[in-house]
Amino acid sequence: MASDFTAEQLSGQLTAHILLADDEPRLLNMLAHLLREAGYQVTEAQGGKEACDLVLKQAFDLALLDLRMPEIDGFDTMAHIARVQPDCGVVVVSGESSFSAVSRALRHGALDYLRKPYDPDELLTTVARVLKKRSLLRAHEQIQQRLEKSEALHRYIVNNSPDIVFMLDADGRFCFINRKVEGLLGYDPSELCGEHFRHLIDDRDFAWDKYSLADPHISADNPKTLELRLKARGGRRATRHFEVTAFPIDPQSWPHADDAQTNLSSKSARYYGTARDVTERKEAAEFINYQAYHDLLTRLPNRTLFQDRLDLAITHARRDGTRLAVMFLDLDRFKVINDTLGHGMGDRLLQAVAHRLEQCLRKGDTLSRFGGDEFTLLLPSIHDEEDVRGIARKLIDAMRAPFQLGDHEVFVGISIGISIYPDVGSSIAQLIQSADIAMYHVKASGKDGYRFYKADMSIDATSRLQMERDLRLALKRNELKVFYQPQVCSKSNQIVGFEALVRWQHPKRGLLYPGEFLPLAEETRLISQLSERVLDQAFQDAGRWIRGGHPDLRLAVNLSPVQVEHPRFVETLLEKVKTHDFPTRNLEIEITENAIMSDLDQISEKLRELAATGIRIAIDDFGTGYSSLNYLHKLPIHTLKVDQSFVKAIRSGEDGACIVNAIVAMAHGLKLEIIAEGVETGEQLSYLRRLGCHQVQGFYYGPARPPAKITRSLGDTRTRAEAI
Ligand SMILES: Nc1nc2c(ncn2[C@@H]2O[C@@H]3COP(=O)(O)O[C@H]4[C@@H](O)[C@H](n5cnc6c(=O)[nH]c(N)nc65)O[C@@H]4COP(=O)(O)O[C@H]3[C@H]2O)c(=O)[nH]1
Repeated sequence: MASDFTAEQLSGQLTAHILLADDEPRLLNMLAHLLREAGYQVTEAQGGKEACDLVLKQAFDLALLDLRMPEIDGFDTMAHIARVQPDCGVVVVSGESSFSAVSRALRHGALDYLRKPYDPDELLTTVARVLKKRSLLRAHEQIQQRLEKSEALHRYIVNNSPDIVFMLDADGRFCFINRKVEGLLGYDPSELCGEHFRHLIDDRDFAWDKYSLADPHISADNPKTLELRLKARGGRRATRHFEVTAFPIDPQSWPHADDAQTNLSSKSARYYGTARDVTERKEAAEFINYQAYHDLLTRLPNRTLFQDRLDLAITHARRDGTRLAVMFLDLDRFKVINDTLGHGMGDRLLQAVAHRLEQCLRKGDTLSRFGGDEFTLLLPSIHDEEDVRGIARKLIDAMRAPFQLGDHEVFVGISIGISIYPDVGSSIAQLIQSADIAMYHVKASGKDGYRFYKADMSIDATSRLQMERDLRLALKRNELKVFYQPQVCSKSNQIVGFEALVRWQHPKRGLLYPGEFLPLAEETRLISQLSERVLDQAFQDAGRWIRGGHPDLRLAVNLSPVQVEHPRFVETLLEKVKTHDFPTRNLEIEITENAIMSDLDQISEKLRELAATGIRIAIDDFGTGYSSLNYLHKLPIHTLKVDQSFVKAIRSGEDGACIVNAIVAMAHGLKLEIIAEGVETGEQLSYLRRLGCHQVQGFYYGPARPPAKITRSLGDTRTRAEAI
């Protein structure tokens, strides 16, 4: 800065322009001469008045004033100069030597006072000294101004930086931090000065020491950059992510390090750094990453993340010699709910299911949404199958209670297939596929249960596809047959009706039972076509028998939940009844408890409509589903069908028998008819008879047979059960 001023300017003597004011022309001339001789530029004023006029027109560095002048005296002239040219210094040259005059002159701003008659040398020395002092003062002021400007500029740049800018001392304490920290994190810079940088770091990233700046390789050219979460003040804002760059300050470029004049805080600065807010970028990246590995609807890991975790779990299990389980879970009847209540409800159901399943799991288990209504579950480090069984049961139980979706109360079951590492294999694909196959076996055997994969479970994905193709062909080629199983009154041994049961006469695999193809038909929506065929056939066959001399013969048909929940279920069924001119009073439809409970209000409405036409309604597999007995009062039910598992228990033990007792007692109490299914032995028959359950169905009286056989036996006009 000093180099901006010339030696001349600093000395300020030779080029200086001096104003002389005195009312004595002789003294004025002498003084002017003296100063001109010394090299100064001089302007003379004959008195105060002229001097005042001159300072209005020209700039002077110094004025030498007499005090006693007519019109305007030296004091007033001094005051005028101070107003008009504050930079012009004043020296008084006066014959007045009283103390009061001198002190008054100095108080009014005179830089010096020379008494007349003056010594020429003394005058010249005084003028030179005063001019030099003024010149130095002016230079200092200019430097000060420039410094202030420069400081303001740097302060502006630092405080308006989009980043937090800071300086740390050797211990990592803030000695400077810009205002940006207020906008981004809510701290006033002054409250952070003296605080350790760690004070700002989120607990999760609390390893500043690990990122110590002591590394000798860090410098301004090679700064250290880390991503850290910084805490906002008082937790009023969320933690934000920052890219923090810092490096040690080079003492060469920061001379204040040893400067005692510098204020204490910046003096101790050893590190310089910036913190750039990268929250938005980070969150966007995290979201993209999250999306790649999660299902956004349920927030569960997706297939990719599941496979990754399984891969890792297999590696651990292999190394530690432990076992792990993979479960494949598929919701029963999800598609029906999704189709009838809409996708919005379907989505809500999936979220609720995911939530309930998660409640059953431990930390370390991975539940993922594999797609649609399929979930997979990884259970690492299991001891034995019993562990896994326990969890499977827990999951199944968790689904038992209804899900409230708006005004609808719906029920879903869950089918679980399980594979164990290393028993079924050691690859991700093998484990998932085996669990999937086991799950299909659960579905095929009536849903809502679990099974472990066994090597003889042959169905694989390709055969499932094949099966679907075959089923479509079967419908075209009329390969679906209806067989009839008699329902007998054990008191009279009379056949009271037949239950229509579908069979598939497969061209290669022979006669297939419903358990082998109905689940697939339900999932592929082929169930509607299949049911139409069965109904057409059954109405034809049974209609013939009824018209052929058995007017009271009852036809029981099974209806899938998919059919019942269809919005046009009632119309479709009644249209079919009409087309075949089938007497409604001879028709009994069998539906399961679970189908009813899926949407109690809607289903009861539909059943009421059907019951009003004379159609009878039976609850199939009674006692195995959601046994909320409340619904029995609400629905127009005619018959309860005791599930065969309870009938079987009559032989094997007490518990099942107790349930049969209870169901029969309840049916009597509610004045409902009751039929026991799966009666195979005389012992079961007698037991049921004793209980007062007289209608039975089962192998004891014969399995389901093709219609020709039934026609033949009915043709005998005898309808006694022994004949079938
Ligand atoms: N162990 C044993 N089993 C006996 C005995 N008596 C009868 N069964 C079998 O028990 C099942 C009774 O039918 P369900 O409980 O309605 O259970 C039926 C029913 O829910 C369903 N189903 C059958 N046909 C149709 C149909 O046309 N439409 C629909 N939606 N479902 C059907 O498939 C299920 C299985 O049918 P099926 O395999 O024909 O099996 C039939 C029948 O063959 C016995 O004494 N012992």
